[in-house]
Amino acid sequence: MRRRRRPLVPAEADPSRGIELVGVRHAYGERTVLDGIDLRLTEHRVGVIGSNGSGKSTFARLLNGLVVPTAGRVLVDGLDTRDAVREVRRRVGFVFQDPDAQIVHPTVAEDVAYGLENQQVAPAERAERVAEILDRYGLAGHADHPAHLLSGGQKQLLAIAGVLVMRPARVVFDEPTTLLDLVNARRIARVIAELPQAVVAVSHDLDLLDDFDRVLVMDAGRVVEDGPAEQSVRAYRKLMADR
Ligand SMILES: Nc1ncnc2c1ncn2[C@@H]1O[C@H](COP(=O)(O)OP(=O)(O)OP(=O)(O)O)[C@@H](O)[C@H]1O
Repeated sequence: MRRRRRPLVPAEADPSRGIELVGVRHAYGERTVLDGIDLRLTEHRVGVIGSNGSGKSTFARLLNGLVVPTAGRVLVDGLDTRDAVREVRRRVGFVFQDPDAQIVHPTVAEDVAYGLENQQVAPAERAERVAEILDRYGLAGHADHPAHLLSGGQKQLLAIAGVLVMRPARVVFDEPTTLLDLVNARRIARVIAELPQAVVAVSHDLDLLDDFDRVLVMDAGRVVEDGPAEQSVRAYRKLMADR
């Protein structure tokens, strides 16, 4: 009898499942940096805090398949990041801490258009979507300028625009305000607060996470607190004070 193969992608993804991490462990070589992670993320805004090296970036990267777990599974709307990475990346945008890591094209407009070209969006629609998003983030007047000449705050907005133009249902931010001054950090915080998309944000900037629905505290590769922002920030401060 022929054995049925497990389908690579379920016939239909189920957004109500959110992002699930099931028995996740991750190691770089011999070194385990995340272990025992079992979570389901369905809230609109989830924050992740923790000390340097506790595994936050690795955790964030698991959520859109930039990193595939050494053991266990990460499922986005039921899609396994191991099997369905293209589909997962369409659903989960990722904004890096350093926008220079994300900005690859000479001009602002070309940079934002890049993802849409990859998705083979027709030129007329592409132009419309790029113009609309540049306008939304105050970058319309810079469309033909070299991206590398933008200020740090504008570069972060450009990186966010480049992700949002692809209309992902969820966006992961890895320390989106770390490199910014206070004014720009607040501006990015407002942008994140107003997003209709589900957000997961890793941050050392506790103000950014103030009104998040759920905040995870990571320590030595494990989630040691998981609750409303106020409770988790209190637990994190205590953890750090005891060191
Ligand atoms: N590509 C890699 N190869 C080897 N080790 C890595 C790699 N990326 C991260 N690590 C190590 O894994 C551990 C967790 O790193 P990670 O960047 O996930 O932590 P983090 O909590 O985001 O830290 P930070 O707050 O300093 O950004 C660290 O000890 C780090 O040195």
